[in-house]
Amino acid sequence: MTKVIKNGTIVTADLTYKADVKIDGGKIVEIGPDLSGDEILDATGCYVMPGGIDPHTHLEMPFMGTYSADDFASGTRAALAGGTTMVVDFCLPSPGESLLDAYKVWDNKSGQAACDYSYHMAITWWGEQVFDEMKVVTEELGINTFKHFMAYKGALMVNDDELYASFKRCAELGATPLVHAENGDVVAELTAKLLAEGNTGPEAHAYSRPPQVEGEATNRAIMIADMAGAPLYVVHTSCEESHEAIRRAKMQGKRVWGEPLIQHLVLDESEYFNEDWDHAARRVMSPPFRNKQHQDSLWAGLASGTLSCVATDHCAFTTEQKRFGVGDFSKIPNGTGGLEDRLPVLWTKGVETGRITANEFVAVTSTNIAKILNCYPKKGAILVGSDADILVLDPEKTKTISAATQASAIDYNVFEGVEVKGLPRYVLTRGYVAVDDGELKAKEGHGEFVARDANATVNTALSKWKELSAPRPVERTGIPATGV
Ligand SMILES: NC(=O)NCCC(=O)O
Ligand SMILES: [Zn+2]
Ligand SMILES: [Zn+2]
Repeated sequence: MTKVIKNGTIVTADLTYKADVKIDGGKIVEIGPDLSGDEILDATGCYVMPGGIDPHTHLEMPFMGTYSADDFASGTRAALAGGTTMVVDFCLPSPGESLLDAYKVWDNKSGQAACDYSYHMAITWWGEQVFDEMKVVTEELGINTFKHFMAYKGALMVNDDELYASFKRCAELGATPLVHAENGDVVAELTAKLLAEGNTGPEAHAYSRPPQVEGEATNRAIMIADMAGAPLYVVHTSCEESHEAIRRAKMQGKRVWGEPLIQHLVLDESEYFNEDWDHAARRVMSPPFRNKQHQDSLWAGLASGTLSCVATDHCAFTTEQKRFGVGDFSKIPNGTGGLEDRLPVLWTKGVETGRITANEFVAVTSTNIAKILNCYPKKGAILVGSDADILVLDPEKTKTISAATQASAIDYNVFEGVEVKGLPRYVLTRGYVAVDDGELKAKEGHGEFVARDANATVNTALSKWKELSAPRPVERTGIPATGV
């Protein structure tokens, strides 16, 4: 049975034009005027764009003594409700655990997914086993991205020697390293000092992670990646210091991408000074929210192209879980939600205000991500042959964000009360209509794993250049005889 999205305006990362879109067997089969089909979805007054891809989620993640509250069922439901049709989650081996075992754990959980998904693999320790398994992960499991935590000392953090070894392995395999860039040693020192001085509330979480810890770690990771011959993707870029390091690297021709979160673009550090402990603790995440100047830097990065993607780092904990940290901010589970809200909030605060164009919106929420993660144009495109992962966005539709009506499993929403304009009329996941005239009809188990090959064009070009420019002995004639 074919479907046709009629009378809409197609918006891609580089074009805006009027055309209908015909779908068959989960794929886009035709784009053009006056198409007919078995089922018609009327997109009059709407924009027809690639469904959102969230490159950074933590569904049912074991973290800080608990599990994040949204699993693949509720998390992907929330994603679809907001126009996101693919999520990329992190397989997280405990230090010492096999990467392949971690993959199996994630594979068991993701069967509930209502939209398509893929994985990054985290490198939380280093050894011969990890070195060997990275090849299997890349060549047999369809995972071409490896995440490294430079923070969370004593838990997930890896040191510089481990980063360098892993980045070199990524370069050999044609894979891309990702970093959570914060100087975990300094964060640990600041945390201990703050607690000793009686700074125990959620605001001290922000004091313990100033922009310098992020800027330093971002720059360090960039330099290590450059020496290793690998590209680098910096997750949750939250401040000018980190953006500056990325910007500088890009201007030098280094293959580095930065990923601001919708939370950092819109919410600021004043949230942590709220007198209500729960309000502040619910917003504890790493890196923390920053001030207006940092937000302006991130918006400028999206407009200028020095920052590439907008994600959520969706890692949602209930108020009850957040209360593990009463009396000690360092025990508040780090993470916030945003899967359902990323696109409407970015459209409202970005496109409606003129900070970014509709095409840039598509680029940073979908197309750039698909290209960097090497699943374009299967994902991230409105092209014949692409998966029919489509958002039909009604720019006149409004709502006030509220936990009372959200799909996420948690009991609050960090965007509570924000008025958004620009909401899904339809959301299609491989042709299935998961949001139908605004009504959520997500189907648990519909989601499929998206395998992503290594050796994307950037990886191949970079290793070619590194090989050509590698240090070589100078061919000399007339070498003097060794002295006696
Ligand atoms: N970001 C955060 O606070 N929690 C999720 C884990 C991570 O990405 O660091
Ligand atoms: Zn992180
Ligand atoms: Zn994360």
